[in-house]
Amino acid sequence: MTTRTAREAGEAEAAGPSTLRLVGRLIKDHLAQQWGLIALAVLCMLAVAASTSAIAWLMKPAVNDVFARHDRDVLMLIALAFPVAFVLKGLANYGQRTLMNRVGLRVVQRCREALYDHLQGMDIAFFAQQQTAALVSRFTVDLTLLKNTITSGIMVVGRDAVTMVSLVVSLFLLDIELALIAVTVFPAAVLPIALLGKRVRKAARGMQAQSGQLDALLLQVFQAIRVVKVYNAGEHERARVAATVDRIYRHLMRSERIGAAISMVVEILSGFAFAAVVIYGGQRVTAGDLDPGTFFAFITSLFLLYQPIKRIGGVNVVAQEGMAAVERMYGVIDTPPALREGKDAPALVVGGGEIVFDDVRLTYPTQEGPALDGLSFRAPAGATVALVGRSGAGKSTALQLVPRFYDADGGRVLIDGQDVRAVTFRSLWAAIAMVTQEIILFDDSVRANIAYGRPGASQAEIEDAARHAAAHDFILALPEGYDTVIGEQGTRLSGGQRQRLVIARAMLKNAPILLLDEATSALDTESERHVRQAFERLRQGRTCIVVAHRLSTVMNADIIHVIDAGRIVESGSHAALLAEGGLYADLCATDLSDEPAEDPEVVPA
Ligand SMILES: Nc1ncnc2c1ncn2[C@@H]1O[C@H](COP(=O)(O)OP(=O)(O)OP(=O)(O)O)[C@@H](O)[C@H]1O
Repeated sequence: MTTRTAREAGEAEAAGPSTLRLVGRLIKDHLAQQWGLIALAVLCMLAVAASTSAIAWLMKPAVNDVFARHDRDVLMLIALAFPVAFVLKGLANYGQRTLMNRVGLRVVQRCREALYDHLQGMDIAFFAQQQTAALVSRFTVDLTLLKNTITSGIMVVGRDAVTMVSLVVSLFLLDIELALIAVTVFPAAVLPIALLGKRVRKAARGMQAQSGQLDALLLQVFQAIRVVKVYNAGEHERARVAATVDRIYRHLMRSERIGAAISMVVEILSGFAFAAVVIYGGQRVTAGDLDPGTFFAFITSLFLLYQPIKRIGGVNVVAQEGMAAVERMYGVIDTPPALREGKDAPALVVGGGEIVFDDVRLTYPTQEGPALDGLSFRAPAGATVALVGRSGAGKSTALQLVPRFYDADGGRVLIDGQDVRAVTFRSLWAAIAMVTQEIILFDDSVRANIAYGRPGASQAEIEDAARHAAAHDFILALPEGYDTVIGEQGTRLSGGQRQRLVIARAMLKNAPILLLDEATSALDTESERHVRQAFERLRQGRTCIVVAHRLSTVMNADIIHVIDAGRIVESGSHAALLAEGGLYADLCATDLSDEPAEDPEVVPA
């Protein structure tokens, strides 16, 4: 955990691609399609800018004509013009805000979909290296930040930048000398804003990486809560969570401090600009060089200018956070899946479903030695082949090569003569039903869990599959029968019931090839009998490779292969292998329970 955290933090610190490149890519991928909405929003922004400048301009006749010359007609006109300007500003603000929100939310929606599509297509090796919760946080924490950037960031920058330009133009139109004084002070504020931006991005990257860590940690602790409690590891886990929470706090605080610093810089500089304008402008008014109306209109413009500049400075923080999120999103999207379907790959054509392993070799990147080292065997159509061997011998790895969860480094896996690497994933997976060692169920109804095997299956078909899996009776006894929701990973069911549901799902799929990684979890005799019968029925009429841990399973196999260190060391029927007195005989002494026979703890008396 510590090394991982350090690595992730290191990744977070690493400098990413430039903001311009990221923005350009985001625009091309997700913003360009919405140019209509954006154009409308820009129109509204222009209206906000125009009405804001108009409000400042109204100060001129208000002072010169109403206060100095007591002109009642102008007073009435101004009295009318002010509400008109404010109503226009209010409406335009409403328009640009809703439009930009729509754009922002759509972009986030599109990003989430693109990220999901990409992740779903990634291979098993990728998921084996990632923390699930950290991946989930890309969708939640990261993309929420992106939404903030687009909805508030672009909106503020768009509206305020246009307003700022229009007010600066007003300043120059009102009085060039005063305008020059005012605008020489403000550009000085841009420099610290730009410099601090980089640090905000770095803090945001760190915060997002740590949020992913926190999600991963919490998920792990809550899932393992029984172990945490009984091992009295509460304090230990609390310390780990607290350390991550503290790192997030530090990153967030850094961003906040920078945001506050930017605001402070703008504030101080504005003070200097105001002072300079008041001193110089005031002198000109008293000397009769400048009329008071222009002076007041100028000061009002400057006041109105101060807010947008401050907001633009502050928005840099939000923008940098969003950019860090986009950077992390593209980091995932740009990682291509290691296993890909060939271009124009044909669909697998299944006849009997014969499976051949031909000199298959595989070394996991993280392991020293090979997991499979020249594995060759044949599972004839409709036959059951059992793979047995010690723990870590490579049995599960062999099974994973059939649905192409991994690709062999050498050799081939063939189904009815077709290399699994040459056909489409869809057709390959359609031909295979798999029951894994780890029972995977969804927090949904019993019916939905079984129907996963064949979407659109009728109630009669679902019940039929359940009957064959010896599950129908216990399902009917559940509080709401087939509608009972079974909890995360089926926690509201017993181990045997969970297994039978998984078998029913595979039964409903009715695929010609069955891959069975027999669960080692101990079931009581009655439960095991039910599960065994269900497995037997499931095997009928299919080519089956079963990783067997129990003698009762291998007895029914057509042939048994004993695997050791990634290769077959013995093959034959149960009786023949037993008579050989080799590894199989050793394994049988412990009912194929995977432990080396010499282990004194498991050798039967
Ligand atoms: N995803 C993985 N990444 C790296 N190494 C792996 C991975 N999966 C398995 N291994 C390694 O490959 C070897 C074979 O593992 P495999 O799971 O195939 O054994 P097995 O015979 O099925 O064992 P068991 O009966 O205990 O499940 C082991 O040394 C294991 O540590």
